[in-house]
Amino acid sequence: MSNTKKKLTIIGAGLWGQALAKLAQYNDQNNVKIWSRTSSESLASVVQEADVILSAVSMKGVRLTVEKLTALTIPEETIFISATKGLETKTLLTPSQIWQKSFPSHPVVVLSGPNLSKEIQQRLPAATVVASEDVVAAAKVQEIFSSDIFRVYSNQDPIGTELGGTLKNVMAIASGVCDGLQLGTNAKSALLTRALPEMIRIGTELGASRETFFGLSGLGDLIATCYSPLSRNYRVGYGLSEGKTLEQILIELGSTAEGINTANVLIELAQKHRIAIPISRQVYQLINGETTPQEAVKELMARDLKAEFDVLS
Ligand SMILES: NC(=O)C1=CN([C@@H]2O[C@H](COP(=O)(O)OP(=O)(O)OC[C@H]3O[C@@H](n4cnc5c(N)ncnc54)[C@H](OP(=O)(O)O)[C@@H]3O)[C@@H](O)[C@H]2O)C=CC1
Ligand SMILES: O=C(CO)COP(=O)(O)O
Repeated sequence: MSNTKKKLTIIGAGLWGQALAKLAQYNDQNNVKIWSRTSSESLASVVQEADVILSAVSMKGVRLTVEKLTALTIPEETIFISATKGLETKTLLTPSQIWQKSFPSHPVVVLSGPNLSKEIQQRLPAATVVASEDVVAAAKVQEIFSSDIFRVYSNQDPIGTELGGTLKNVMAIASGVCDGLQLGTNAKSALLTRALPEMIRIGTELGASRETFFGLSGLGDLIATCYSPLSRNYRVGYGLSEGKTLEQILIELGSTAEGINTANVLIELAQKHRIAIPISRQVYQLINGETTPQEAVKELMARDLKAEFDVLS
């Protein structure tokens, strides 16, 4: 990359947008701007001249953000980065698919990995993945964020990278339930180990590469989120195991927990593609008041016996 500073604009000043801004600023080769809906500057003025535009808005804000930007003139060489972990209701699209469909001539890069924002804010070492079919764009983004506290890998499977981060949020809810009910280490290990093939079944059906799920954005993020009380999705599951209502939990959280919407969208997606999603289905039923944490565990334990590596279930 040239010696001139890269101009990066981050849209979304939530926990993740702020942490990413800090990482990009830590690498002093970048000029970083961060924009939120309450900013005094207009969106048009902050994206003007940006080399790279990163969206860190939650799933419910992606479509609106894309629409605002399509109304502006963004040069075709401007790179979009999507850092959202979610699925869109009704269209069942991933955030990067929304970006790419709306900006077909622009490079779109996914950034996803085991990156709990609080640890990033504390400048603890972490690693992530940037993924794009455009390898040159991915390499540019890799340079923008790489530093001695943040190691950035690249791959060419944006959908797999994105789905790892998205699907593990549902598993983190299940994991919070498992810990909250004090089911023990054997149960937790079984849950996480069975979670991965479930994620792979969904991912490969949607065009992702199986291998990607064994990397940082898949297994890596699954471990981080399912083991950390810093994860908001984990806290949702933990709260449900304590008998709290979802409403109560979300008020206490005061922040985004994408696994809830993702579980709702996944049910439709699994039905459409005929994919077995036993763990995600129990999470769906739990958050929609159709089962209890204890019943959900019973259901999972009572499933038909099968071969461990039966790819379909
Ligand atoms: N926090 C973390 O550790 C990580 C989070 N992520 C992902 O990043 C995304 C954002 O999470 P996070 O920052 O933590 O969430 P927060 O709850 O802290 O912030 C929510 C963000 O979403 C934006 N937003 C919410 N509703 C709308 C809307 N209707 N229109 C436009 N923008 C909206 C907000 O924009 P505004 O600033 O304008 O209010 C804000 O940037 C999620 O998909 C999450 O899964 C990924 C990796 C790590
Ligand atoms: O995606 C994350 C870490 O990689 C953040 O997880 P939560 O959204 O559950 O807090």
